[in-house]
Amino acid sequence: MKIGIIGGGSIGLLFSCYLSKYHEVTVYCRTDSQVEQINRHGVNLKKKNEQQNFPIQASVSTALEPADLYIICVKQYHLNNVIPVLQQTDKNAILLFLQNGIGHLPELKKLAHECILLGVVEHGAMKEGNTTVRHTGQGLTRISEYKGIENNVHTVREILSMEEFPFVIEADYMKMLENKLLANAVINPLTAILNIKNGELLFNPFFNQLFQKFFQEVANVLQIVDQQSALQYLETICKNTAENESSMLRDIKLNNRIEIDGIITPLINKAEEKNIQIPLLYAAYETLRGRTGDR
Ligand SMILES: NC(=O)C1=CN([C@@H]2O[C@H](COP(=O)(O)OP(=O)(O)OC[C@H]3O[C@@H](n4cnc5c(N)ncnc54)[C@H](OP(=O)(O)O)[C@@H]3O)[C@@H](O)[C@H]2O)C=CC1
Ligand SMILES: CC(C)(CO)C(=O)C(=O)O
Repeated sequence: MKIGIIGGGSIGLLFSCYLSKYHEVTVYCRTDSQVEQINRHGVNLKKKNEQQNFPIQASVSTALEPADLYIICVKQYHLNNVIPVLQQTDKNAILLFLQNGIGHLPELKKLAHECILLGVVEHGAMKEGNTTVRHTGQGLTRISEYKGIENNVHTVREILSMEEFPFVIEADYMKMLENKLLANAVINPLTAILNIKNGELLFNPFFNQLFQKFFQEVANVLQIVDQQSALQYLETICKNTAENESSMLRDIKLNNRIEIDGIITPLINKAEEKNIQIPLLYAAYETLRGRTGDR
């Protein structure tokens, strides 16, 4: 399959390496310097103590070569620059969006493509320079059909999935996104504000109280019916990633823009629509905005 990967960040480089084992992959980057470095040195994939080099082709994202599938691996707030370029591509090409949160959904209406898929990434990845990515957590990628011809999602899964990099299908894209959103909306802002690793939300009794109250608000907004299972699911994530820093805490430390508008803003909008009280979510939003401004 001919695959275009948009974004040479942590997820874009991770997907480029694994998928280039069986497919013709081009990674589309924002800068000429990253394109030049990847074309010259390939991409290094680090996992535990192993390292493998993949000779991947790179190009700038201002014009995309024809492909069967484009996987969009930029952050939600980068999409305003990427959508116009995607609009120029063949409408028969399949698009797969991998952003966290639900802030990207309104953007999809601007695309006339016949098949649009959404994905949730449960791997951990960290870019270590323009040509190196570390696979920090082995997981899987869930994909679901947002718009399209029946069975396209099955075909994509069959073609992409491999033992060491699995893809699974979810029937309901909104449920899939909301499950991940629940985790990101509770764990990310709390760990970012408190400056703690994910595990502290369980192990510190005071932070755990806050975690439970925060969970309650977010679960109410998302109208989660089985809240006990949902809370257990979040506790399992905190346990499994106890030693990790959430992506929001990492972004704050690196002075990067945070994904607040894809994760917290849509929940605030939903709560206001439904008249649900969310004092903790407002406090988190204002604290994070106050700390990071518009970046
Ligand atoms: N990293 C992880 O472990 C996980 C990430 N995710 C989600 O995946 C998405 C991507 O995250 P991640 O890879 O970590 O983010 P990164 O910040 O590492 O990567 C984003 C990349 O997009 C590039 N980019 C921005 N604008 C453009 C453009 N116009 N054309 C081409 N490339 C562009 C950036 O380039 P430049 O650096 O030059 O600005 C950067 O390399 C996010 O929504 C995140 O929440 C989900 C699960 C896990
Ligand atoms: C699940 C979680 C919260 C793990 O850190 C994550 O996806 C993130 O940090 O963005």
